[in-house]
Amino acid sequence: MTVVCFTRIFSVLKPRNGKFPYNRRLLSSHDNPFGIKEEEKKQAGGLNARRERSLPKKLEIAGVKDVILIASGKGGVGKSTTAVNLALAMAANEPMKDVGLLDADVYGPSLPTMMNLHGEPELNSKNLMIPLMNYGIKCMSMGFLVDEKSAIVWRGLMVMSAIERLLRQVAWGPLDYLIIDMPPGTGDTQLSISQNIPVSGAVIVTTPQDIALTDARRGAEMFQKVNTPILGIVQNMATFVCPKCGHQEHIFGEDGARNVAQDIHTEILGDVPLTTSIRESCDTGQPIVIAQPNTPYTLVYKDIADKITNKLLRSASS
Ligand SMILES: Nc1ncnc2c1ncn2[C@@H]1O[C@H](COP(=O)(O)OP(=O)(O)OP(=O)(O)O)[C@@H](O)[C@H]1O
Repeated sequence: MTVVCFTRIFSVLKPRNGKFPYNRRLLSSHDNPFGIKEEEKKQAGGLNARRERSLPKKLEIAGVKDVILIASGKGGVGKSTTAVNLALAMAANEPMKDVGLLDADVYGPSLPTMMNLHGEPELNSKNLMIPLMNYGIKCMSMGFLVDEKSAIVWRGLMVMSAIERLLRQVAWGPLDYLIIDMPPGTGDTQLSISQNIPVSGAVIVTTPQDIALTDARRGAEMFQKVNTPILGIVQNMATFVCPKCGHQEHIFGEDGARNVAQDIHTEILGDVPLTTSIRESCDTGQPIVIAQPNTPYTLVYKDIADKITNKLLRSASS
């Protein structure tokens, strides 16, 4: 496996003919698709120092009305699956909306596979990357910029700088909602996103398992500390539905997420069952909201999407 690291720093990339002057298939273990320079590392260090003194000023993303974070304390609980299906459901619900999806999981981008999008973004006349688009959703991911099979070995500051560019050097607008699929945990990336851009709200994804719930609670506390409104909790893999007989089993436990929701004064936005069709549809790049628009599973996502949009409308009018 190729390893992308930062021992060699590229100069800032200058687009030629509207394309980046590199072939991502040829990226080697020393590549740096954003050309992040040593000075920028220092700037990012300065940013941290500024953060220690006071919170940085939040800068809007041009053309984006609402930014929604899809977060989880623990990895592998279905955050990306939820983000992708919610983006599609929010775009499809009436009245139809313009939705973008940013995969902020720099180390393990899954959006290219789930949205069946591959290739390099082109640049517009302002040298902004044009998001790739499928199923009506504008998408951006590190997976479009580096070889998907490469492991990225970056320090935290490099990751933050890359995410800043995925937010600001992309022609996102006009968008009603930009949904950010966050990396798991409560680290620098989560903090820097919630402190650097105006976020309308965060959705916490968890499974009903104790260990996931503990991490979900930690994630929620972090958002509360940085004054990011929590829109609610999505309980993923809430029940296992037997594909043969339809019997439902609470294999990860039952009421844990409800207790967490109560403790942090939020609500459960919906319970998404554990089913083969949700997994298979994402693996094949046709998320269930697209592949099976009328199944009860899709309706769960649409219902959650409705709750989120209504909450945002209410908070905008209050
Ligand atoms: N409700 C579900 N039913 C069946 N499979 C699911 C469901 N939700 C997620 N999965 C599967 O679980 C695996 C992990 O999901 P996903 O990649 O969305 O999690 P994640 O929290 O984003 O992971 P990571 O932290 O690694 O980014 C995937 O194979 C996905 O297809």
